[in-house]
Amino acid sequence: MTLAQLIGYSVLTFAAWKLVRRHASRKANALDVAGPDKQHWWKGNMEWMFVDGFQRCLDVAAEFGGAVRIPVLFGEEWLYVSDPRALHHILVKEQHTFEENDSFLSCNKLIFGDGLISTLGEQHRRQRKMLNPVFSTANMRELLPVIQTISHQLKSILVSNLSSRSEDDHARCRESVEIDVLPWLSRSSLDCICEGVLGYHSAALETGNEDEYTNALRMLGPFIAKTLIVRPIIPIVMRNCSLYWRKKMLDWLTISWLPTQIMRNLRELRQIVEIMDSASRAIFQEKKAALQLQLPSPPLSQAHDTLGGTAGKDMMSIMVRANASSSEADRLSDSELLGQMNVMIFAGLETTTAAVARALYMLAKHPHIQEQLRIEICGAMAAYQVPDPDHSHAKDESASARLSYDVLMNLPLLNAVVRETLRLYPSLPVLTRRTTRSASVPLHFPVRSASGEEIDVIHVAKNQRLVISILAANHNQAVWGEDASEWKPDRWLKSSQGVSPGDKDGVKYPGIYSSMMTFLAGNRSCIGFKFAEMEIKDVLATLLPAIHFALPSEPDDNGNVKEIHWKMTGFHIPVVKAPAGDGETPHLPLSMRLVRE
Ligand code: HEM
Repeated sequence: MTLAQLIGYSVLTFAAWKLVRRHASRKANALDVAGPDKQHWWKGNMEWMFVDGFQRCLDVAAEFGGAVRIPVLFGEEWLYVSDPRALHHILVKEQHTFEENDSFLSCNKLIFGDGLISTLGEQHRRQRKMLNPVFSTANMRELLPVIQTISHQLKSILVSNLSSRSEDDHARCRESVEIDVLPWLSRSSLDCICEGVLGYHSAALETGNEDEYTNALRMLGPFIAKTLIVRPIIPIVMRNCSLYWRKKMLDWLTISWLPTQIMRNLRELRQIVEIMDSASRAIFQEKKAALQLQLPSPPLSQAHDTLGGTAGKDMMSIMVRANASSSEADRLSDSELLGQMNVMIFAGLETTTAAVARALYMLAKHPHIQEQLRIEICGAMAAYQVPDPDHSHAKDESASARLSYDVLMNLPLLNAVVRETLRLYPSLPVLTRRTTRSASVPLHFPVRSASGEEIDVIHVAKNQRLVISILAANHNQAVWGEDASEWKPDRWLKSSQGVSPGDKDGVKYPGIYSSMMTFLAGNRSCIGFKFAEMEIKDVLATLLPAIHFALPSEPDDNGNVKEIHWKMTGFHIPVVKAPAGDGETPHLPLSMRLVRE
């Protein structure tokens, strides 16, 4: 036998042995809980549920309950969870037993460095301790004027788009114009997060364009999604190869003459990460230098000074200052602070864009509620409008029409519309976790075992994958009522009459935001939820008094009316259905006209 044959046989024997072991371990650790039949012999139900599977994700939970066995790739099974007690156990009580996956953490570390979404255990706890106060209500109050300036710019752009197409004022009020709002909402979110979180004046709305850095930030999410296929090998490489070999492998993988699409995507992602990294470093150095010079925080009115767009009131500046004055034991390293910058942008950009887009779409679909909301906002503007003495944030004629933080955050119908939209259409519908040891998951609502018995606890082996279904939890009829899947903002208005939505005889979800799971629960819940809520509310409060939104109704040149479909591909993305659209490209065409005085 030649050496080559010997190596070949050894490799085959090893692979066969691994397969047999894997099969035996899967059998021994099979999930004893009911679930849907397998849809494909090797893909299982992966595509069936998680590629544009909004309705399936709900149907499966409605049919099998709050814990369901889902067959996925190559015979693996995942536990799909939406039961309230199970989610409390997984996310709050036993969080260290149910952690983020290796591949998620390793990829995040490569892309973002040592930010919150790349760390575990004590390091993650230390980072949260430092960062939680940065997102306090007091800091949000300080930031609102920055967000308001951006919302006003967005409004001015949309209004001028409407005006430029009509001859006179009278016609302007009558005529509806169809505009794809998605690119504008995306730029507005980008500006909000760059200015509010980084103190970086991105000016994506102002210029209608993006510089290299902001373009990289916007493209990051889509390119991460396009390269998900290489994710499973990253932890193996990170564990087994030195930094030198990791770099070498990356150089080989992204070599310019490799022609496949996945290689092109990897090359693009590498470039995006390099641009993001060097720009973030420059911004970070500026903030540190400002701190060392002990520059006082000038008033917000002096925007866009040396400290960046928010005059040192941005989250990063606050973070750098808080870190410098904290004890040695709590202090974060420069690489940890830098990691947070990139993470915030990634975590806050597409999530908030999707939420604002969905809220506008729902209001377009429900003109009656849109009108009631407009009346509420205009009434508050008339009663509580805060003067903007120096008009420093003014970029349009109505820049002084601003509400204070407390008024904006407490408008009942605005609150109800935002909550109901975030509940029904969570920007991140499903997340995954993995067990670090064998464990039990208790249930509030019993389910059926694989053999049909009623069970209220499920045993899971070490390394079991779980899917946290935020979507199914937020639609659970046993908790939210029979109309759980209907968009009814007024369910939130009843809370003033002692009815708490999402609390059925004391059974509720552990979510940090009105007991819905949209921003998750526990130590890894969304740190930026107050920022997101403020931004969504401010955009709506600024646009609605000026612009009326409706669904497209005019046929195009081929006689087709645009019908919008929300595709669930990790995020919810609006696309235009065929034949009027391609069903793929993100678009949100809405018919708009100026509000009649
Ligand atoms: C509607 C908007 C948003 C939604 C629905 C949302 C939702 C979520 C969810 C579900 C998680 C948990 C992810 C996981 O465990 O894998 C999360 C984490 C996170 N979010 Fe948000 N988010 C939003 C906006 C924002 C904004 C505006 C920021 C920053 C300014 C932000 C920063 C973060 C960070 C840093 C984490 C990681 C927290 C940790 O691991 O400790 N998010 N978000």
